[in-house]
Amino acid sequence: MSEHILETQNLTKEFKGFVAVSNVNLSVKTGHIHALIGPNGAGKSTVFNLVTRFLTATTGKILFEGRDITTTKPADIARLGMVRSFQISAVFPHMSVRENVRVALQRATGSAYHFWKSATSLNELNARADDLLEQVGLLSHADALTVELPYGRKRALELATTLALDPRLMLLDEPTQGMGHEDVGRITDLIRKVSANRTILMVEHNLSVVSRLCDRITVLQRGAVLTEGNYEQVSADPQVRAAYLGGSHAA
Ligand SMILES: Nc1ncnc2c1ncn2[C@@H]1O[C@H](COP(=O)(O)OP(=O)(O)OP(=O)(O)O)[C@@H](O)[C@H]1O
Repeated sequence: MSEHILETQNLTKEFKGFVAVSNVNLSVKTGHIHALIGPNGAGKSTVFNLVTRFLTATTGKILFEGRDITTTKPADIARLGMVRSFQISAVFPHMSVRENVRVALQRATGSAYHFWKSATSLNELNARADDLLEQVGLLSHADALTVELPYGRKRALELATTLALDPRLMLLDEPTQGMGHEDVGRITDLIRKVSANRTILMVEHNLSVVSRLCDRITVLQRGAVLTEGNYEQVSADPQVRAAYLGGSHAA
């Protein structure tokens, strides 16, 4: 097993001459929950889009478990074990909660539809779906229509559909965005729970969530790494305080 599941080397992205991400060297340690933070416009989303290959780097390299994925297609990256949740893994509103997880599981196996037609495999699929729903606390909502779920529960379902792909590295894009206090607490606990035996890289504005969950934090500012460390270290760093006070975001 690689010590670092994900590494970027001098990752740079320019948009028509504007450098949004500049020479970012990121090392995400296997088994860690790692956060990318920084004021608005710091380049967090761009880094996320680069490593999941929704954007192509202008220069630099991306390594997943030591393997160069700089030019690998997003779907192939998911197949390798790096899966992005939330903003991408949309759920189908008019399917039941269980059906959504089943679809994700079917997608994960990549099997033809016919494979699932046998009674044994269908039962197995249902059992696995229910197991995932149990993990995210949604088993009692399995038959509900997804559109009827409250917001926080929908996000929990998205987490279940991501877990269906059994990623070794899970990327969470602002998992608590738009949530009330109670849901933030619930999803934070959930992330901790599902982080067992996997690595998580998350962009998160809520610093109390970051402080509760993350082993390591990379702070970005104006497209570059400002500093890195654990929560205590980065929160005590005067440069970080200045970046947040100077930025438009007061997270
Ligand atoms: N497609 C694009 N074309 C041009 N500029 C872009 C593009 N995407 C991002 N940028 C610019 O790159 C910089 C970094 O943006 P990015 O969205 O990565 O920051 P962020 O840290 O995720 O910000 P936020 O916290 O507001 O989501 C910003 O100045 C943004 O305007």
